[in-house]
Amino acid sequence: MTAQLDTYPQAVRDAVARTREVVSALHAELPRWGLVVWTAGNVSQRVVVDPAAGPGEHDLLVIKPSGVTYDELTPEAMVVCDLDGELVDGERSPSSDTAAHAYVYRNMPEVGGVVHTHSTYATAWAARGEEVPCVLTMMADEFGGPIPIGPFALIGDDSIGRGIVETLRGSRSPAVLMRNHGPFTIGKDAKAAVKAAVMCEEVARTIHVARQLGEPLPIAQADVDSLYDRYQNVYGR
Ligand SMILES: O=C(CO)[C@@H](O)[C@@H](O)COP(=O)(O)O
Repeated sequence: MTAQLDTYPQAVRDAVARTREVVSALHAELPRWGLVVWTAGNVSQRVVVDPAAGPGEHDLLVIKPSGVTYDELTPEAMVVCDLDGELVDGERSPSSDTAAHAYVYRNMPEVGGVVHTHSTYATAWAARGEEVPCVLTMMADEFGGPIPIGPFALIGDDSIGRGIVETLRGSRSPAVLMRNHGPFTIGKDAKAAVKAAVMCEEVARTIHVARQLGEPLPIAQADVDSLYDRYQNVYGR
């Protein structure tokens, strides 16, 4: 039996309200950065039930309602689910990718935000099943190496989520290109995952253009490591 939101402590309900505001606002970034057409993308954020205890199996997630265009999204329209993807609060059905988002949260406690788009260049790399090589300093900064390819998986059960986790566990990348489908990104929160989606599309496009002019040059692994360490630990501090 899925507990309804009004059975949760007030502190959780307050955290859900804040998360609805964040997730609703971040959905506007998807069309803003040219990452989606129509409704073909979604953002979620983990709602930690007990911040003092950190992420847990009783956490909730907030995600967009399925099939709703971005100009119609409001905080109130956001849907709340448990980490099994079961509806806890919401007038509409949750995103069709909720199972994938929930699987990531269950299996990667360090992840606080998940994004899925069908952005053109990243999805073109996914269609070909080829990882995006780390040939730009911006890639070393944000991805710490190539953007990996995840397995082909049908929507509707844990298959996509399992493919995301199995691929990203072995990579520094916050983005994975699910073969024949498109990018999924993760982050410490939804904003970080949206940034990863924006940067994933940017480097996929740039490297595609570079490939039209010739073979891009590799970056030595030691330099990739140095760039990644600086960007992740120094940049913007
Ligand atoms: O990729 C797919 C469907 O194949 C979904 O991500 C996309 O249509 C968005 O669906 P939702 O509107 O989030 O349910």
